[in-house]
Amino acid sequence: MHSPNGVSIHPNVQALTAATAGRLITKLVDVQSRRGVATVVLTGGTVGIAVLDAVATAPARGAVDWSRVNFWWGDERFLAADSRDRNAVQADAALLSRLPVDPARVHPIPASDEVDSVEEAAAAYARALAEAAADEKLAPGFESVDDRLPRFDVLLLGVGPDAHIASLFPEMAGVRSVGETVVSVSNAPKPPPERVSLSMEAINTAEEVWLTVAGEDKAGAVGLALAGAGFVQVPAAGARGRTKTRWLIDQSAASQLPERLLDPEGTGAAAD
Ligand SMILES: O=C(O)[C@H](O)[C@@H](O)[C@H](O)[C@H](O)COP(=O)(O)O
Repeated sequence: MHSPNGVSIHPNVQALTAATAGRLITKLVDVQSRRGVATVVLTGGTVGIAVLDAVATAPARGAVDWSRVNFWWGDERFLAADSRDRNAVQADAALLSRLPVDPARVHPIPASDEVDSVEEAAAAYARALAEAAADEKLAPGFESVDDRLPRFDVLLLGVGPDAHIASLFPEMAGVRSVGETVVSVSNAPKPPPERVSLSMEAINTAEEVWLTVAGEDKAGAVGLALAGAGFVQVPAAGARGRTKTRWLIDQSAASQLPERLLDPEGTGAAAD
């Protein structure tokens, strides 16, 4: 399935997070009106969490039936369940604790005080995904993309200055993994070193992948990813939604975009 890039450039990070929150609310309403339940995959990182905070305070948030949204994570830092550095703890503070979500639909990745090892956390998360996928298959008319994964309507990603996404870092084993839905990471260059991540293959089963990026230090990564670099060196280049890949970036992260993306006559122009 083809997956055109849409690049939207916002003047600053506040405008970026507000616009992304608005888009996410609209998307969830749209999916719920067609299918009843919507599924979103959350990311950690400053921009990802700022988007969640903007969703929780957006005037339109009440348009979503939050009790019918499934929440998964693209990656997690392998830390104690109450660590403030956990993506799930930050998402809870920014969004989940502020909206009437159904706790049974919230699927955090196991914490370091819940399982014995990061490998076990990855295996348990893969099992939870596969169980959700099996349940979903019972619904009439449901079409599965991958038997081991539920349908992801929107998968959010941040991008590091080294172009990592989720916990898939350049040149490391995780980004090269084949045939797995979830990978464990034990020597991540971004702390903490132990992490759990969806694999690239799993990320790319999402209907829509949205990469939210702000800041001058990310400009090189964004430029390389959109110029079509190889995903082992530039993991952000490998993330693709089945129907849409949206780059939602601020002006400073856009400063090294390939020229054709800035040209309104060009092939990939800054269109939606
Ligand atoms: O757990 C994490 O650290 C992430 O999920 C990671 O992939 C993050 O999204 C990027 O590093 C961007 O983070 P910033 O927006 O903070 O730069």
